Amino acid sequence: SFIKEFKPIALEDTKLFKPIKVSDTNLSHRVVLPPLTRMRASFPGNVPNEEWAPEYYDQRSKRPGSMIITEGTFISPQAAVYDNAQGVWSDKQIAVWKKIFKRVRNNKSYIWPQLWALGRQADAVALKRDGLRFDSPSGIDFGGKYGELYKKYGLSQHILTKEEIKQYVEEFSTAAKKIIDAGADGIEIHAANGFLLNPFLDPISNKRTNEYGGSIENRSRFTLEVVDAVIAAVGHTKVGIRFSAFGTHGTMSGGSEPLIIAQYSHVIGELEKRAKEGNGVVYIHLMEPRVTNPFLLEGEGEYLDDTNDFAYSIWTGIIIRAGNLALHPEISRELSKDERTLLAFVRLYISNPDLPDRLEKGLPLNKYNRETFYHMGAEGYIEYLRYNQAIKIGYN
Ligand SMILES: COC(=O)/C=C(\C#N)c1ccccc1
Repeated sequence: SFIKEFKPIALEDTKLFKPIKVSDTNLSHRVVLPPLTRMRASFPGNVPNEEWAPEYYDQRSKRPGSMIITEGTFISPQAAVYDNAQGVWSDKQIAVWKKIFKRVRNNKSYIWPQLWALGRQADAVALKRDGLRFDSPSGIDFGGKYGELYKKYGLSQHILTKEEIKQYVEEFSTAAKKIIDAGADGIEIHAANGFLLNPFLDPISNKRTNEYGGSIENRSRFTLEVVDAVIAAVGHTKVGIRFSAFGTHGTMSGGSEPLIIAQYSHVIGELEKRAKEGNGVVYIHLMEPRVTNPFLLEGEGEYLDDTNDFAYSIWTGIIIRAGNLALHPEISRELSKDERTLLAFVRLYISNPDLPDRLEKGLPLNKYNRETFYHMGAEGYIEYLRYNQAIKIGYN
């Protein structure tokens, strides 16, 4: 059914529906499908779901010139400590990715896999079962539901050595090369939401005193080494990166850390330096402060004391902004006034495969069901209806 209490506003007159060139891709609109985990990959093997994933991405890239960023995709077995999220290191995985890319390319749309490594957020059961490392910058105890589970399984964090950090850098660049060679239009480095790179950026979790911690520059090093290695592997025109400066998911500081804007300004400044030398990433992708944790319900735990505006005075390239926007068309209207801003919509793109058309025309939106966000089934993944299909079966 449609969301009753939401009154859509047509955004067709905004820049959101003006074409824009993003690196080698020609987008016909600026509504982006951002990375979101769906937990439909098969285990063991972390293989993308051959039956449903190609259909899922085909449905959401039907409008020619759309930009799709995929579900988080693991760079290696050590990075992949969620059973049902997909990876990109094996031939079996690549074979399914090629099927996905083919469907998106047939729609004349573009697809950017998001490269992911879990670090501190690895699943306790899988860590224990597979004897994988529980990787972190400094082994700082952190509470929350994860903290209790790790204690229960007697898991203690492993403080990454310089060699292991270099290994991760290598895995990011190898994964990027593989997935680009398989036909992706680009890749997004995941440096957000409390996963591997994020705890290195954040003073709350990074207490190292060697070159990877102890200062704003040193906390940025791991992330920038990954950026440089991936650019060296696939070229700067195929690389984006995602940050959640104000996010608290994974027990990150969020806006309560006075240094957080300085920290991200430094990293983004370093990216701008590379761009000025003709070797910069294509875009930076920022989670809006209002969504501090992707698991919270709309409006819950909102952080409204800061904005991502700081990034605009540092980074002169494309900026993608994501975070509870579809139900706030007035905010989307405002943000889309900027020449180089793309807007990403997560939950409503899950339940509205034709979301760009709906936002453009101000059409009612299909409700989503949270219960099937991360569950192994076609339901909640490829069974949501396009507008005309919904009307035909009597949605109102
Ligand atoms: C893929 O990028 C993410 O940030 C994924 C998650 C977050 N936050 C996520 C979603 C569902 C289950 C576990 C992690």
